[in-house]
Amino acid sequence: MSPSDLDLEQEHLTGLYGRLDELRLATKQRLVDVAGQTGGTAQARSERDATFTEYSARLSRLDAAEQGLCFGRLDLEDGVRHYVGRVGLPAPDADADPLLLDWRAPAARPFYVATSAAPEGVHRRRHIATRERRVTSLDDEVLDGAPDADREQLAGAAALLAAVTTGRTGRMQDIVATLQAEQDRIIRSDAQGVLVVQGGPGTGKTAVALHRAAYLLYHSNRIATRGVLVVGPNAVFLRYIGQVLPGLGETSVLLSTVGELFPGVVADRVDAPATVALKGSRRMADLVAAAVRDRQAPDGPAFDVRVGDDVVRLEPRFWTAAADRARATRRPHNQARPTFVRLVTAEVARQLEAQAAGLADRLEAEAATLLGDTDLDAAAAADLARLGYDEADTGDAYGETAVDYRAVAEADPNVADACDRLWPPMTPGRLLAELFAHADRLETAAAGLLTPEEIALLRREPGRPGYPGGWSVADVPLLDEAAQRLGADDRAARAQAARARDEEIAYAQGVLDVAVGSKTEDKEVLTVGDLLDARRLAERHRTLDGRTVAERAAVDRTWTFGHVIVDEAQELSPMAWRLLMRRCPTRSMTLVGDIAQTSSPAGLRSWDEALTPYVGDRWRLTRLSVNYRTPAEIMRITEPLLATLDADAEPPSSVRETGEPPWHAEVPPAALVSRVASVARAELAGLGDGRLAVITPDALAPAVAAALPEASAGPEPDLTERAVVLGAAQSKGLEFDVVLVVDPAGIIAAAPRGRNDLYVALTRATQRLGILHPGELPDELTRMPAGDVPSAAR
Ligand SMILES: Nc1ncnc2c1ncn2[C@@H]1O[C@H](COP(=O)(O)OP(=O)(O)OP(=O)(O)O)[C@@H](O)[C@H]1O
Repeated sequence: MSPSDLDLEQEHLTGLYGRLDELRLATKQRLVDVAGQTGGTAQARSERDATFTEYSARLSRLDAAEQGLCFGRLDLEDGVRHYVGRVGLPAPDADADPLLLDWRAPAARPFYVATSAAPEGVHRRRHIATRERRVTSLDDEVLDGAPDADREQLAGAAALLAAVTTGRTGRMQDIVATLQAEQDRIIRSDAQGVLVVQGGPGTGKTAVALHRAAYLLYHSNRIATRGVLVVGPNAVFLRYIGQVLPGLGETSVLLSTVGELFPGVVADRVDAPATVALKGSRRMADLVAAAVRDRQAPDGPAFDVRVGDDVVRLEPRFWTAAADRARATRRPHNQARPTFVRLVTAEVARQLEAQAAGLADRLEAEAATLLGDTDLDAAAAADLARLGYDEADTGDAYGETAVDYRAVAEADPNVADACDRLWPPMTPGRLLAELFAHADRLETAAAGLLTPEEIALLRREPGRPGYPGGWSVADVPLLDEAAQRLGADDRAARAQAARARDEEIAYAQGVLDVAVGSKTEDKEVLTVGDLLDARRLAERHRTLDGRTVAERAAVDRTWTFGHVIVDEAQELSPMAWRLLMRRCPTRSMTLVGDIAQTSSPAGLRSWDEALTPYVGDRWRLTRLSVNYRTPAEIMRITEPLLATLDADAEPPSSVRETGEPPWHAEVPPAALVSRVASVARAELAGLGDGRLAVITPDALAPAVAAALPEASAGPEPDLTERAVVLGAAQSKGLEFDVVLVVDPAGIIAAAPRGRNDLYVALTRATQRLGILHPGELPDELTRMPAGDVPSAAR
């Protein structure tokens, strides 16, 4: 590449940054203008709010484009030239071609998919590497129609290899500059329906899923309005991928684990694997339904309710019938409850009235006996006439003062107690906590569904520390199921929202009073009080609260998303799928994963298993076949292990060799931990800027962490530290320059799907892998040569 080429590109890039700065400034100015506008019709206000949100999003996108603004150039055969970058930059002249194409625009597509064999009208593709606002290197490919066997599928091979070999940082980077054709096809595929992306380790599933989110948000208003939910396996993983979408300028994405999808619940309790598997099974939906049903008008003897001086009797046949009527509304438990309560209060009122009428009849009969056969009404009229009243003046005093028995019944605390006993208002937490804590409740609800051993797995003792606040990740889909069955008992939330609204209005009224009070005599000066009333001012405060779609969705269990992406989708249980399907009624979903890496005891063995109940066979499967992370030398030693996990699995082909085969060393058990620490230190000394992970069986991790205090460890290690110690399942989805796997046989033995965990652990390295084992290697690794064992391991 001649220096003049670099200079020319630098000049062009400087021009693009100049345009970026102009657009940022103009967008900021528009934001300030919109925020300053007040008054107008309701429609004008709502348009203004929409404009405010739109300009805020635009500004975020422009800000995010600062790093790596432009990374590519396409020279087309017809002489047209396009630059491709993170955002589109329109020319100042609206009729002119854009100065920079957004990577998601259709015209940018050939940058990713054109090959020598199928150039798609492209003569030359140029990758432009930049740092800050400087061009650092250029890499050209001339697509001349001549197939070039080996590297045929790789677009921009040099830029790609540079990207995959640079040191890791503990944070995933976007790959927008070097996306490959098979990845691009997935990213741009139709948003409708369920798309499953199956791919081995390192094939870019996570990267592709995140870029797809950005692509869909760019192209679909519907999706942008409802937001995208990205579900990942744990908080550490979400932090690892957390920068990718903001880096692409997208803020309408909620990243969450399944355990975080029930607002207000912190899932920090740990269940045993067998309990996780059971709680994930589809039968739990029936258990929750039965548990709700059991709380509605349960069997029991008739009982008396004291109402003032009276006593009424409630019979089981009455409340059973009332419950049937309430259930016939087909509403969830809490919403059917008012029907039940109305029937009970009506029955109480009926009995009270009957008792009172019985008393009145008795009194009347006694009076009649006293007065002989006199007509009481006629006698009363005669008495009134004697006192000078016209009969027309006299109302029906008895009717006006008649007791409203319904109101009496409704207001009586004992009647309310009886209703609570027969059809209690329920929260999901209370339902499940009481279900798991009471053997008799659990046994009744589980009859015909669970074995006694399974029931024992669910039992919790009441009063244990953390109970009933302690929920596990596996409990979250159950809570969600319960919430669905119970219906929101949102009276408290609504009352609180109403109070908050009143407070806002009172505050706004205060603002107005101050403004109006200080009004000058000058008729030309309008104060805020002239333009807004308190309610509108309060509403204005609310709509401009600046929350993104993701922030609003995060606190609302009933939010439905425009698109749902699930990473490591193989880990989700059938109950978790039910929860996610509720969040996505349109079934516009992208699921990425690898069945061979399933480690959860409740996880999937096939995609059909998860999807058939919701979409039948109407889902698309696509595969990724190239491993961008793990060097070929490492992938080769994992092949026998993969064959035991899935005999039909095709291992992905690695995009590169490092010339450095993995090594392994047997270490006396007593020396294992100290030897691991020595090897880790030796590796760190030669690692430069990169990252190292020590991956061990879960039980060994604390001892290794104690011997290597410079490493970050524990349930939520900081991946930006130079070294981390992880349990095998924790390493899912992550990657490091150097990985030391400790005691592979121990990893296999430690979990029901321990072989899958070992496969994950062995495929995390981008450069070097070493294995330290206290005994024999597991069978699947025995054919592995010892390799170049570092002296610290001997
Ligand atoms: N086209 C690409 N250009 C540059 N880097 C890429 C490309 N595709 C993937 N990578 C890199 O390869 C690595 C693996 O990608 P990613 O984590 O998305 O794979 P994965 O399929 O989710 O892996 P696993 O299932 O093992 O967790 C990442 O560092 C990613 O940035």
